[in-house]
Amino acid sequence: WVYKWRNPKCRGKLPPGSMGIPLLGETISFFKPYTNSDIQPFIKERVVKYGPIFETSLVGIPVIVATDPDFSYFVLNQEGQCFKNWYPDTFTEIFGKQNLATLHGFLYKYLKHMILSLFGHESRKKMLPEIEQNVCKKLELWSTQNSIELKDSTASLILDRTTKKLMGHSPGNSSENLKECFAAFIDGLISFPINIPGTAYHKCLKGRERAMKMLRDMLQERYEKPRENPSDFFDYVIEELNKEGTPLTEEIALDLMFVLVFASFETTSFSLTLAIKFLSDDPSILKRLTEEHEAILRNREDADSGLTWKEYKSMTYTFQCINETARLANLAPAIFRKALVDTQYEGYLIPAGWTVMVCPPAIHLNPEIYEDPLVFNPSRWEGSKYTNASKTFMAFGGGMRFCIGTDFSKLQMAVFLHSLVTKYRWEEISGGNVRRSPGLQFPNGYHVKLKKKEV
Ligand code: HEM
Repeated sequence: WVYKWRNPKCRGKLPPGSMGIPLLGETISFFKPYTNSDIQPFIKERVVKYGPIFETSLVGIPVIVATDPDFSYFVLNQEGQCFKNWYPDTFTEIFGKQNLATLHGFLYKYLKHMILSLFGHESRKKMLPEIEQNVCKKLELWSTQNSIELKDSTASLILDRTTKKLMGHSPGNSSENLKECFAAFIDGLISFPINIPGTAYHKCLKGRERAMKMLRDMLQERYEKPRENPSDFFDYVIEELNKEGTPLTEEIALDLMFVLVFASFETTSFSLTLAIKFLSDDPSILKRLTEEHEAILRNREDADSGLTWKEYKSMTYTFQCINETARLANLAPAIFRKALVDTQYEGYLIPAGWTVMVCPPAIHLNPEIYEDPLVFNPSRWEGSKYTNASKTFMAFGGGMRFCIGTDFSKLQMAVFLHSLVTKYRWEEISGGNVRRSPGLQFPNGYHVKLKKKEV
């Protein structure tokens, strides 16, 4: 049995590697925390030992790990052909059995269309003034406090915006309650899946239960009290549910809401916090970024008028900073796919049914691709055409499943940075150190004191 575990049956040559010990495989080493932004030691050691494509076993599942840009790109771009989007059962437990990631075909396209109507180009354009007003208000408030914890504070700010978009109101207390349900979510999402009290995974599941109850109650309330002028996602969902022959069900809509709330506030707040940490660490980069934003104000007729879409689009250096942050943040330490058919790649066989784990950090932090990969250097993106998805940049995924929220997240980050660097300076108080297991965390938060700039 042990021999069979270690030498899985295969109609060709499997990539080298080790399946670890029976049942557990190499799970424990995979989840071992580390405290820097380099490639995860688990991956780094195995790439040295076996090469860029290797086999392993995680949580009882045989996995082929992809750390090479060509193979990773190939896998992400074969959606529905050789590979399909797939996540472990633990993900499905957390995000719901009918969440977007587990859906395929017609229903997937239908939901994607729904999301694009929420966060697409026209919608983002309309949201810009509101996002700016919200950010200004919050920054003003934070500057009156002795210190703020950036990750939490930016998460609340973003959650308010998303809940407004989805549920139509600035929910105040309910937004705070919803945030609590998602607390420590990234922690539990890619964690050892043991569902007993005290574990990160258990907290994650409890959070989901509470969040889903809140969302369900809110949807029910809207059913009972429909609004005269439908304008938010709940109205849209109810309209769709009432259509004859609709593929949408209440459960699918709620799972979708849950994914969107999670995806929008956890990811962007982590990125923003890390970006501000990088700016604090390198005053020359902060200076160049500030100059870009001060020039926007100088070139305006009325310095107090709000940001325009054209101004937003002109923030070249800001976008370079955002991309560089995404490269180093590696918020998605792994992207999972399942092989649909036996697939040959460079002499190896990827057996049908096996999981392929694409590791974007291994590409983003490869010194052969990015010189001095651990250095925050936004200028490396100067003139780069491939800033969303390419063989060497997959912070937002790639292929058909490319992140739908990328531009929404970039908009929120750019507007935040604009208001921050033009009106405020900040002092670090404490924290800012990272921990990864392998999802990013700030174990001690990142506390700063904001001060208004003198004019
Ligand atoms: C820094 C911010 C973000 C990062 C790094 C990020 C990263 C990613 C990645 C890597 C994927 C691909 C997953 C896969 O291929 O399996 C993805 C998919 C997705 N993201 Fe994001 N994301 C971010 C922000 C957002 C936001 C703000 C939203 C929502 C408004 C969002 C919604 C989604 C959705 C719905 C998918 C699934 C797409 C599909 O299956 O077709 N993301 N994201």
